[in-house]
Amino acid sequence: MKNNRRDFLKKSSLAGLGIAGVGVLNGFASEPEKGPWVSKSSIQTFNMSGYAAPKLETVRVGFIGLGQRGPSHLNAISKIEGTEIKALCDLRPESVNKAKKVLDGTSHNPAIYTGNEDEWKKLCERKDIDLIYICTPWHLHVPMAVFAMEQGKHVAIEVPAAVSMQECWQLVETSERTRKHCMMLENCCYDFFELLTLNMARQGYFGEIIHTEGAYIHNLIDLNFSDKGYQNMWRLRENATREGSLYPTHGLGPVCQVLNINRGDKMDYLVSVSSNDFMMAERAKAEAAKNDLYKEFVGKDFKGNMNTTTIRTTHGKTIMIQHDVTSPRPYSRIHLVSGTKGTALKYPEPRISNSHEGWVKEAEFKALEEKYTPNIVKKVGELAKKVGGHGGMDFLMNWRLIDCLRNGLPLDQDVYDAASWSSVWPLSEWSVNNRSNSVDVPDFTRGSWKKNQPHDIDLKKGGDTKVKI
Ligand SMILES: NC(=O)c1ccc[n+]([C@@H]2O[C@H](COP(=O)([O-])OP(=O)(O)OC[C@H]3O[C@@H](n4cnc5c(N)ncnc54)[C@H](O)[C@@H]3O)[C@@H](O)[C@H]2O)c1
Repeated sequence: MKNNRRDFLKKSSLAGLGIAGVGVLNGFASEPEKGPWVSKSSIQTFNMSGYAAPKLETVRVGFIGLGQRGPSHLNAISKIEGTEIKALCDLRPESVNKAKKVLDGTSHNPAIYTGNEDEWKKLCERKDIDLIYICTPWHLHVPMAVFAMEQGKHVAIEVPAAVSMQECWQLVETSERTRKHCMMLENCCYDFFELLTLNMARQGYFGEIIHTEGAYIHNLIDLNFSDKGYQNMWRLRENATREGSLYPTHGLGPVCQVLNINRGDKMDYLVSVSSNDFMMAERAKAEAAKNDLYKEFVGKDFKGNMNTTTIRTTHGKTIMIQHDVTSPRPYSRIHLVSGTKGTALKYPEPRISNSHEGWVKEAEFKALEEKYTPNIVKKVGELAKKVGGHGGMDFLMNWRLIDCLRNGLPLDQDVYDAASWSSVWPLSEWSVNNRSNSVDVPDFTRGSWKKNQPHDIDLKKGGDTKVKI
């Protein structure tokens, strides 16, 4: 069986992994048994999990990409004490100038970089910046993050961090070599029910976790087809050309934390299946009939509307992740945690159960909330709700990032999380393109997952960073 699989992997196209032709050429050794996308080095040079960079009394921050997403992080950081916003960059002058206005009346007076597509490099080269937020289209995340880390900056990258297996490894290898933090901004890990269920899982409420589910089911078809939404319609272009679970990390991040992925367990292999596209190609034709701008999308081989990916972990747990950004369905990230003693399910509304008889009633739910709310929420939850940003989770994440840097603490999400969670996109793409055959998820930690420790949600250290609102 193993030999068949090895032959199969040798014969199969690797184009979907974004590493066509780079197997040996770019130093990514071809080891068919593990998959040809292992790192050139099977030994970790430096472990970034649990790594604490030197404390920064004041965190000096730069931002690249100030479209729909960047300004929300900018607003959050401007309210956290012990930060200085030094520079803002966006290709489009109107975006960067509008974002700067958010800072009127604050102590922050950042320099502006705009007008051409390489200006961001000047921001990265500044000597007075510690941390760079990268909130640009997906294909720019890794080039920008790698360059920034090479310039000695910590990076916080929007989701997904990388678009190919090669890029995932680039992040890992650069972060280890430069010893700069590379955090993916997976904000859903900081949503209130996700944090509650993470704490319950850690305290054993669910018993042994057997199975989890997550998703990104969000009807973005109008936004994707709007010429006023994503800059130059970059996201529609991704949907028109790429297959698989294009945006896996909102559903995956929280359940990976519940399962201690990269910290006691790891993803072993996955299989993935996609439906056909029944909506986007039609919509492209209809839009092109009214507006020439959409002509480039006519005749494109739009990929499936619904993707379902199933992952098995090394310790025999399963994860199901779905992606659908076109169907007229209510928003859902599912967030199911199913164990030997209990279950939690977030959508359509948060529920908990500890028997087959049904979900616990409101009073018991409240009592569980009271008992299991982690300290990070007790401390900053109410403030986070006031500042806002997806109901407060964005602020919790940004506050925690700054607090860790100011106190010289390891970050909650490290480069191995960024790489492994993002890798589910190119790996699922490969599986879909190969009749749902299984594909190994590489061990980005190269063995250190066995001893890496879960991150701290109880603020055992730190927690003293103040907020001004
Ligand atoms: N975590 C979340 O909840 C969440 C929500 C929305 C978006 N996102 C992520 O945020 C990122 C940005 O998404 P968005 O919705 O803001 O997209 P957007 O198109 O609105 O913004 C991207 C910005 O990047 C700028 N840009 C493009 N090329 C550039 C270059 N060379 N130099 C400098 N700036 C450049 C564009 O001008 C634009 O303003 C994506 O990765 C997306 O997945 C995450």
